[in-house]
Amino acid sequence: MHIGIVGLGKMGANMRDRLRANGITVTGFDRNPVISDVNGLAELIATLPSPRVVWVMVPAGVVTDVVIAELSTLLSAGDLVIDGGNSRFTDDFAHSALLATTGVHYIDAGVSGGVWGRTNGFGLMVGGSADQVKRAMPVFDALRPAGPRDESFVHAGGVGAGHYAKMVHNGIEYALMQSYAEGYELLEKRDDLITDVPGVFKAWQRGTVVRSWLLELLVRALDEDPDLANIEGFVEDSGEGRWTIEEAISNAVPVPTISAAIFARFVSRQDDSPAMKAVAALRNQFGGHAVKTAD
Ligand SMILES: O=C(CO)[C@H](O)[C@H](O)COP(=O)(O)O
Repeated sequence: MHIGIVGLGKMGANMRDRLRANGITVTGFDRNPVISDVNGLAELIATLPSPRVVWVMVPAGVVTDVVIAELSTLLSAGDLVIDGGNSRFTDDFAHSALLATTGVHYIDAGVSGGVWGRTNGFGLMVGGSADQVKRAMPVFDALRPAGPRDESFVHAGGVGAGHYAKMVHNGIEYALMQSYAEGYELLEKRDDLITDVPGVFKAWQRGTVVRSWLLELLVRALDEDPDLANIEGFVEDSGEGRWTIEEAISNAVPVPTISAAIFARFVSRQDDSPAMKAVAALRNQFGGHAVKTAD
């Protein structure tokens, strides 16, 4: 099988390597000519055998919109586009509808595994029609870890279901990370009592109820920098957590833990919270409680 990949960033380049290592021929296109196999999207499409399969691995939102729009002018009836980026599931409906106008098929694929996926394999959750998912199965099998398919791959439903599942996956990811992080702060706070914080996390890796890959990654981070002295407490987000909460609100599903995790990220970006200034001012107004004044 020979497929095209559009976007050879951290994820796309690793996927190209893993696919090639597992017997799939891959031609990759990236705007960066140093890493691209071809000079443009049109050349990529011309290189692929018909009916073509093109895996899109570019940032969600406008960049994906532009790539899908361009592909819709270059591809023909019977070709297949797989969006493996972290697109919002609602974008899948528009992308599949646009491609369908020229008879091009569409699958959305949530991909998990990060930069480790090249060697460990990627977890996959896909949405689309059964016949197109079957057609792309050699690609999915090459990307996922060895072992039972249903432990690393799911055909979650129709178009949008793959990215919906990935959105929920990332919401869970936010909450798990936040939970380990709060435990880290509690342990670290009592340095009069706990003398080996990295050692506590290390010892939780085998046999405990809270063992996990995220915990192992925290152990790795603490091995590299035991006090996290070289990292600022500032955390970005790329959208999946916000969409999770928006979806929860739309469906009246309570997600207090995931919500707290994303709001903790927002707090991390503030030097001096206007809201907490207001709370301090109010305590001062009604109770005469002291406020800490700006220098
Ligand atoms: O999908 C991922 C992991 O599963 C990506 O690493 C994603 O960027 C994580 O989300 P955020 O950037 O919002 O923390």
